[in-house]
Amino acid sequence: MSPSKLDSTDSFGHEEASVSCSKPENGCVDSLSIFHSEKAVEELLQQTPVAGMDEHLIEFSEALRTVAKALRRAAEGKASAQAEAAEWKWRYELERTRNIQMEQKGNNNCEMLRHWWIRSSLDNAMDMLRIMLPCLFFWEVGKEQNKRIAEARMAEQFSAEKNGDLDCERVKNSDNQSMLQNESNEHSETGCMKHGIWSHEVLRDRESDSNSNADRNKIMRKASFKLSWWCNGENGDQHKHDIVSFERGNITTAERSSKQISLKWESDPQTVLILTKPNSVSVRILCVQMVRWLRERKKLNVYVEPRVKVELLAESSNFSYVQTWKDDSEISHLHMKVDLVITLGGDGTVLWAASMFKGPVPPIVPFSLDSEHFKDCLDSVLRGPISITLRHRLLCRVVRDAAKNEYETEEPFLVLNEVTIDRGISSYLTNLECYCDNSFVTCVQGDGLILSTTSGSTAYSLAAGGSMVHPQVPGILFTPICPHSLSFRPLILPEHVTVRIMVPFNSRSPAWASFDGKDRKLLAAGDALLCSMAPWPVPTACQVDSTNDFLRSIHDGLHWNLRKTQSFDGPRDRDL
Ligand SMILES: NC(=O)c1ccc[n+]([C@@H]2O[C@H](COP(=O)([O-])OP(=O)(O)OC[C@H]3O[C@@H](n4cnc5c(N)ncnc54)[C@H](O)[C@@H]3O)[C@@H](O)[C@H]2O)c1
Ligand SMILES: Nc1ncnc2c1ncn2[C@@H]1O[C@H](COP(=O)(O)OP(=O)(O)OP(=O)(O)O)[C@@H](O)[C@H]1O
Repeated sequence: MSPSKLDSTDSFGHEEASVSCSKPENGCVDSLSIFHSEKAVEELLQQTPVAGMDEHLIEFSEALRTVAKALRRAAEGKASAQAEAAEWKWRYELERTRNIQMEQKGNNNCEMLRHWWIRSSLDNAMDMLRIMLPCLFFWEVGKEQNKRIAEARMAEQFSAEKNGDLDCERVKNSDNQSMLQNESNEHSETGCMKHGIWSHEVLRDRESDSNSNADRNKIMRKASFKLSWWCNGENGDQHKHDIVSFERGNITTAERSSKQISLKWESDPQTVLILTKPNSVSVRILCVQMVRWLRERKKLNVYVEPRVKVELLAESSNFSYVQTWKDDSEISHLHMKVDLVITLGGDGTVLWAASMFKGPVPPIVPFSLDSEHFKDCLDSVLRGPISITLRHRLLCRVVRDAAKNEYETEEPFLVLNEVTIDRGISSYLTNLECYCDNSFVTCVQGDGLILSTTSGSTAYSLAAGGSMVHPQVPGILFTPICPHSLSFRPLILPEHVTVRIMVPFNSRSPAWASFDGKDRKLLAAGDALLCSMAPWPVPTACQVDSTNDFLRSIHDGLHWNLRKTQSFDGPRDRDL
């Protein structure tokens, strides 16, 4: 019953009049009035027994409503106090971590490397260091130079303003100067970081040094290539940095976000890794044809998974030249040997391929099964240049409640699609506290949350109501799964943030994290998942270019906005 209905019942006058006449104005109760009162009550009871009860019910329900309101306010207060407390706890932890970091300054990089890289072999870490150190050096030098240029420019502007004449030409000249200096910085980064993107080093196969086998004794060289940004449909050989101009307070940018990237081989690719979807006859047939062609016509080294090598040998003993690995630990060296990865299967096979590379990923050429023209296609890929999409991955780390700081994590996961934190087999709502950098975002109460890349935006996130995003838009999608709330819309966060998802201590059940739909990890109360953009994207070869491929995949793969075309006949505007 609505309050307005209760009010209208109240306004019925008859009963009120008969009750009020039983009370004389002076307050004395005589026998006549008692008689009248009794009579009135009798009449009241006989005539409208429910109306009297209604009054009490109304009073009672109003009292209940007041109590309910008070309870709700108390619950809301408690929830916001909990959120505030959680935020303070997080800040406190962050501060504590910073202090520990300050104390252990110098040890952290080693700590990180210990967790991430020196797992498989010292060799691997040395290779990484060899690549990283000069870049860090140039990065620091570049930063310092830019800072000095900016300071000089500010001082110049300040003195010009003070003199009352802002000399635009001079500012422009200093802009040009800084650009020139930036360019010369770039050119000085020989062999390491050209145009802001890594070019592959030519690497020696270390195994061949120790192996006496004649075949393996030869030096395997990785093909080197250069990446450049296409400019207005033309292949501009240089990537121009975005220029932000602050002249006269107007901010203008000459160029925005990433353009179509082109890969040009600087030396011929020599080694190809083929990964195939298991248990598919058509894939197996295509694999046999492709391996033969790559070896016999293109004279390439071919690697396959151990399972596939067994299948190939069952087909013919001629396939003994095909290489594989015995031990999974050898997979961590693959990126140093392989120039190109070919996947035979669907999206899941590309995810599988990406998951094999815990660091840098060689260019991937995905082949669906209807690829009759694989020879033409591979010919043009091997010749180059090819358009590629750099698909960003997320780096996910589980930090246990018992961990001393957030660098003390289990083995991190790299995901190409998404990390999902859900309720697993629990029938309770998941309760997840979400932070973006240091800011509290929200509490997810529902089936869970998806943190997706833009490549993954067309997968699980899409099914949960997230937007589809072009894979070259850098960002992290924050998509709830069945939130029990009317107002929880999905978000897209910028790519530079770290998202922290924590299972609160008062959660009724643990949560489960899964990575590209695999590797489930239990998150108990107090545990957290940290997620940020990984430094190693997955370069995938385009059939046409990033935009064309993206639009075709959502049209053909997902039937996006498929609707019967409206017929020509029928009413028109001019008839109105
Ligand atoms: N409700 C859902 O839509 C749902 C549920 C669970 C997992 N998934 C997705 O499945 C992925 C794992 O794929 P799998 O092949 O190993 O499992 P799978 O064999 O169960 O296939 C899942 C399907 O998702 C498609 N898919 C995967 N990545 C895609 C992408 N980026 N864009 C468009 N479609 C994509 C695949 O083509 C396949 O048809 C997970 O990363 C997750 O995104 C989706
Ligand atoms: N080389 C591999 N080894 C083990 N598992 C693999 C391999 N390649 C693919 N898979 C797994 O096989 C499953 C299916 O792969 P994929 O998505 O390629 O096939 P699909 O579902 O038939 O393709 P589509 O994307 O057209 O639906 C995925 O879960 C994937 O992880």
